[in-house]
Amino acid sequence: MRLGVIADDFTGAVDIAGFLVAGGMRTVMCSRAVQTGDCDAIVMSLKIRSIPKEQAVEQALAALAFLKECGCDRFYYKYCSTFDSTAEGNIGPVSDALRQALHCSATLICPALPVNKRTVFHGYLFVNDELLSDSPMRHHPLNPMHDSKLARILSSQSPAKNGHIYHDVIKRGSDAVRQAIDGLKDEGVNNIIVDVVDDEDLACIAEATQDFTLVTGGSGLAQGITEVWRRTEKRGGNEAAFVVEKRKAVVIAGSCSAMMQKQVAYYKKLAPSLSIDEQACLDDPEYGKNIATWVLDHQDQDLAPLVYATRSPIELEENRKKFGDVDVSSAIEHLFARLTALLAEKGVQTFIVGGGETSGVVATTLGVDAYRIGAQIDPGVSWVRSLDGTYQLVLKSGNFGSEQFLLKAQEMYDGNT
Ligand SMILES: Nc1ncnc2c1ncn2[C@@H]1O[C@H](COP(=O)(O)OP(=O)(O)OP(=O)(O)O)[C@@H](O)[C@H]1O
Ligand SMILES: O=C(O)[C@@H](O)C(=O)CO
Repeated sequence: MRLGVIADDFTGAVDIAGFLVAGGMRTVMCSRAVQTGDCDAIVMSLKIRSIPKEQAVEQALAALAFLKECGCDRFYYKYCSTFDSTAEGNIGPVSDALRQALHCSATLICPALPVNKRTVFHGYLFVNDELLSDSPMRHHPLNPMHDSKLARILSSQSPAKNGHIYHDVIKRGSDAVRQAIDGLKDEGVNNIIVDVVDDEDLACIAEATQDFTLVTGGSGLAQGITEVWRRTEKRGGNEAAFVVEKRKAVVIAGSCSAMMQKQVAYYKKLAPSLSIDEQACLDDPEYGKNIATWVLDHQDQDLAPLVYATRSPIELEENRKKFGDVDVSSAIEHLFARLTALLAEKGVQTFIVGGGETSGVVATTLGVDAYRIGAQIDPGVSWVRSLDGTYQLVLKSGNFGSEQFLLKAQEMYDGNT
């Protein structure tokens, strides 16, 4: 088997690539068609989570064509473990398009990632001990999640037929799951939504769906898939592909997620930090340059300087009132793109980034389009390095990692674990 993954954002791509590597698969991650060489899995990192659905479908199909050319024969559409999407969102349409292109009547819908406390029960998605729609995800600036029932979210996005396999069946093992899948396929179900409360459930589901050409989900299922793969291919583990070096560095926090807020608050006590000014992002053409100068002036410290746009829900609400319809999020993304370009010009080679969209902006600006996967910092976040070795990056999903994450990442320089 050669696995081809289509990830809907950069941090999601890093997330799943880290689990594939930890599971023993030699994995290359890329954001355009490149020579991947010999490997067991290719992760194509796109930026299609929050763009118009026609464009998302087109890019996903192009990625599928590339992965097929590379000899992949199983496919995995990776989206967010918190199912980030809106009623006009892309998870349904992209799943449908991939399913149709691969001539599959049905696929799995499996966002769960139990190690990071994303679980599914009776078709409802939970984050920690709360329903998704009660969790801080309800305040997300781009994809506020107001519903937790996966079938309902999918129905608002696509006409595909949804069905469930609940936890009582999963608990009975892979034969029972296989039987349930056959039943749902006979009923014409296209999206099989699976309950998952722990890693054992993922292993059971992966076992039962070995013959699925297409699966979809968060990165959790990758753990199950690699477990089955190691057994069938009789393969062992894998070493991290490189050692992270201490170089000129910056931390860029563009996420307002609950965990990012804690990480920023913790890190601010340890390292120089600068909060960006939204108004200046909108109307000061020199702003990027000024911030770049500040970052370069703070390279003499042990820890990298932090530039952050991270705000609490109350501050975001105040901003909404203050700026009305003006697209502040895009202005911030433009600022981070400019800052990245200026810093790279001045020899900054280590970028530690928080937020999926923000990571996409940084990686695209640096022109990095193929990566090796290094050591895992926390579940779902690994160090990555451009194939040519120039840039060392952390592309962190907003909500991932422990409170000390930004420090912990830098404590791993020179092979320390
Ligand atoms: N102070 C702010 N005001 C308005 N928008 C902001 C502010 N800070 C960040 N944003 C925007 O919010 C969006 C955050 O998206 P991003 O994907 O980077 O983080 P995230 O959604 O928390 O991460 P993930 O998708 O990995 O969970 C970006 O477009 C960013 O520019
Ligand atoms: O699945 C997740 O939660 C993350 O990998 C993600 O998608 C980051 O944007």
